[in-house]
Amino acid sequence: MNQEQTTGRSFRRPGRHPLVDRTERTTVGQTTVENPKMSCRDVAVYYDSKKAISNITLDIGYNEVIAMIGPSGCGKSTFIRCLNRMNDTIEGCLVTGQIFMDGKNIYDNDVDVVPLRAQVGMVFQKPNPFPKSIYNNIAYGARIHGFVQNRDETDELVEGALKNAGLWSEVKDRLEMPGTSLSGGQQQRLCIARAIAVNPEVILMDEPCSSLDPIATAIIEELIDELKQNYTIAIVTHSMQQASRISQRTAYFHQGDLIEVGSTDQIFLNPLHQLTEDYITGRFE
Ligand SMILES: Nc1ncnc2c1ncn2[C@@H]1O[C@H](COP(=O)(O)OP(=O)(O)OP(=O)(O)O)[C@@H](O)[C@H]1O
Repeated sequence: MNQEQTTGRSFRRPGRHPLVDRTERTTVGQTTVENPKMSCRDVAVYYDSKKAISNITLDIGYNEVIAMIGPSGCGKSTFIRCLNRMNDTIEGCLVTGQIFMDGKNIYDNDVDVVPLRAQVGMVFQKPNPFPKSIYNNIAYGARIHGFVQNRDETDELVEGALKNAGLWSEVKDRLEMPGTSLSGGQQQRLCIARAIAVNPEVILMDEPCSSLDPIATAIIEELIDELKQNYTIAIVTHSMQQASRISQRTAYFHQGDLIEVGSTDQIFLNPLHQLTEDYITGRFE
């Protein structure tokens, strides 16, 4: 008797697990990790009365790159904006559930969002340097957060952040030029340097390469690979190739639900849920 006859379920291919039904929206895969940097429990977000994401339970491990993928409008950006309370800035937006960082709920009343947003930095889809010099793009936040007291300390911090973002050699002779005078890819690395300068532990990236050409994209991807040694990174991407190149874990979202989480290899080679398989095989975008 073969496996199909014993279980009464149909298998797609010999040796493959049966896929979870399309209609089942409970998250499948490994949502928890042994030593989480951040832990989300039953997170839901409403824009006025409209629920955008629901029941998201997911751990993000120390020094991992986790990719958020899924069709347009499925809630990827909404979810990562919960991780540093950026949604608080949107009128009518309500976040429910719990999000812990190192065991502390970042939605507790006693949490100050200003240092939180330095600890959990964010890089956006379009590079958005301040209308300031390259130097002051980096120095500004560090001064506000009190990380530097004098010019020597500031010089050192600016150089360190630009080196960590792989930009120093390209800009060291023009630090007083406007940040906006750089190319798109350089501007995005400047924004990454700006996030690094305020000593983050987690960096959120919302489609950071979507406005960049393939060469600038490859440079940012290499940078992300280096940054994961020191930071935890959650990245939203529309590119499955990018997710598979840079992330260790992948979370697949669909219509506001977290459908599946797993190692990136498993998600792309052996998904458990029918909806994940439909997406990665291009059945819908
Ligand atoms: N500021 C907002 N006000 C009202 N609704 C919003 C707002 N931001 C997002 N939404 C809605 O929430 C849902 C999820 O949107 P979100 O931008 O998080 O999805 P996404 O997966 O990141 O999409 P995309 O890949 O297109 O960027 C969508 O229905 C969207 O219209």
